[in-house]
Amino acid sequence: MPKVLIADKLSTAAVNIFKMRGVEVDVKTGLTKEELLKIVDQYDGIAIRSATKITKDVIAVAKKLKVVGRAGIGVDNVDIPAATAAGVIVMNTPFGNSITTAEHAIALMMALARELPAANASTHAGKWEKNRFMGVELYGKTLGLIGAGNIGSIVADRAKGLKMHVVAFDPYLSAESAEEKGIEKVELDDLLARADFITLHTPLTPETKGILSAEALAKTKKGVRIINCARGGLIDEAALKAALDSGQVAGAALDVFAEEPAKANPLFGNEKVVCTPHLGASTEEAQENVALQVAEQISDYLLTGAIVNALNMPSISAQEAQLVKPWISLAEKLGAFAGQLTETSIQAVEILYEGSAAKLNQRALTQAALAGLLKAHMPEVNMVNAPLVAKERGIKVSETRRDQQGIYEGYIQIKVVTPEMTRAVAGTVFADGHPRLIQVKDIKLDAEFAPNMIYVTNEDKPGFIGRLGTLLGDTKVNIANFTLGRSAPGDDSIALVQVDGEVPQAVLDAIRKLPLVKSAKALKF
Ligand SMILES: NC(=O)c1ccc[n+]([C@@H]2O[C@H](COP(=O)([O-])OP(=O)(O)OC[C@H]3O[C@@H](n4cnc5c(N)ncnc54)[C@H](O)[C@@H]3O)[C@@H](O)[C@H]2O)c1
Ligand SMILES: O=C(O)[C@H](O)COP(=O)(O)O
Repeated sequence: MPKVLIADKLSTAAVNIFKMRGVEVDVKTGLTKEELLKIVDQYDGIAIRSATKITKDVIAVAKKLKVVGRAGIGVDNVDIPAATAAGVIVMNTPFGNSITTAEHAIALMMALARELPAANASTHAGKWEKNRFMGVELYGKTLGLIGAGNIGSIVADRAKGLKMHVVAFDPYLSAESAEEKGIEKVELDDLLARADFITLHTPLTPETKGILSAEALAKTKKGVRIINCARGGLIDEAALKAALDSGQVAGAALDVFAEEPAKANPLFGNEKVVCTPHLGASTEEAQENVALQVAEQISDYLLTGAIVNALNMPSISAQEAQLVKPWISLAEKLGAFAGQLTETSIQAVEILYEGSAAKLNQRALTQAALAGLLKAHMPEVNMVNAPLVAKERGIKVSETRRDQQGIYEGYIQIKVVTPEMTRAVAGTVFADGHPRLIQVKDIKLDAEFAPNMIYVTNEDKPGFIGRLGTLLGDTKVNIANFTLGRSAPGDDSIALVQVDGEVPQAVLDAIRKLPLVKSAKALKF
């Protein structure tokens, strides 16, 4: 039974889902890094929010870990490259808290416009300072969105309901989509110059870090009000403090901070600043949504192989996972076969998907094929990081789909191009769900994959099979299966021998010395 750790405060809905699905679950929130490092190796999955940091060193000791599920959107607390390198899938729940967060942004905008927190505190203090608080209307004002994705778009929709004019800076927002949403797409400088309110809704990336810098703040309309419900690092906090002090910025409402938990911050204590402790996603509805989703997603992956909302793997539905599983195994084994026969650098990999194989999730199959291929010489490669490793090594990967042409309902062929040669191997999945090797170079054969095999190329002349069988018998290597193939009588031929147990080097050397043998290699699957 897979075991999952819930490391941040999640709705109890998550525990119930895990239990119902047959996943063992521990809830241990508020762990220090040292505490997490001590226990993380027990778990196949971890469910988190924004508090727990899944760093490189956590991943390094989490030997069983297969999936990190973020009950929420931002994954900047997860080292995705490290997870990818370790074959750990990172998932989030990209829509579960968007409405809630957009509503928080609108709430902060209103609080800022009418100084609600200060007025509330003053009233509670019995001061009745009716003349102290003079707000501004939202009606007719320009709202500048930096980032118009899921949350930004909902904010825009609500702001239009308040009769605001919405402009957005988002390089990835198409003109058509902007028009559909009733948003005016603008450049950043234009937005800074025109917006009465600016609200941030981008992820924190190297491009967006400090997008509201001192320089950007200097370009804003005097008296602008700023709302940040996205990520702390988007605003240069020291520059914002200076802009508030100079009156360039009339107010800021912040739910997120450069350092969290924010116990001390240069903006704290400033009455023009409204703060909430990263509450954007904190409603009963959103927390129920994200907890349910993340628990379902983690359970699905651990129990069925289905992948939803992963940031480092293509999606595969549960139904698809069932169908694609034996083909993934085939693709990986074909890759492993070709990889073990390849002793030089690889220039290109061409993968052909024919018939029923062409209708399956091609990205997953290609990732499996690449993983098998590269793992032969780089054991750290896995299905998740294989495309990246191939890219880093300059291996050109191409895929072709073709309708059924041959005798097999479906098959996969992997061609590996090296500076010396091009080697093609192909296989299929039989009705019993077992992958079969059906072609090596141009030679047709029919062989199952086994944990230990000997691959021999030889001249097709009488006497070879007997000598090989005798040698293996004499050296106590038990033959489980023996498959032969040749391009034409008397031509090049190959023998694939399934054996029980590892093949000793001395036996391989002896095979290589047999008459008619051109090469011999031990293969492992
Ligand atoms: N405060 C909270 O509790 C809370 C809750 C949920 C989400 N968030 C955060 O809100 C942010 C937005 O979430 P979302 O679901 O809308 O994400 P999203 O991916 O749907 O949208 C992000 C948008 O930012 C745009 N973008 C990317 N780089 C940009 C750049 N350099 N300049 C301008 N725009 C750029 C993208 O094109 C995209 O449209 C994330 O950082 C997320 O972590 C915070
Ligand atoms: O990215 C998110 O989903 C938000 O920042 C919410 O974070 P939380 O789950 O820690 O409240």
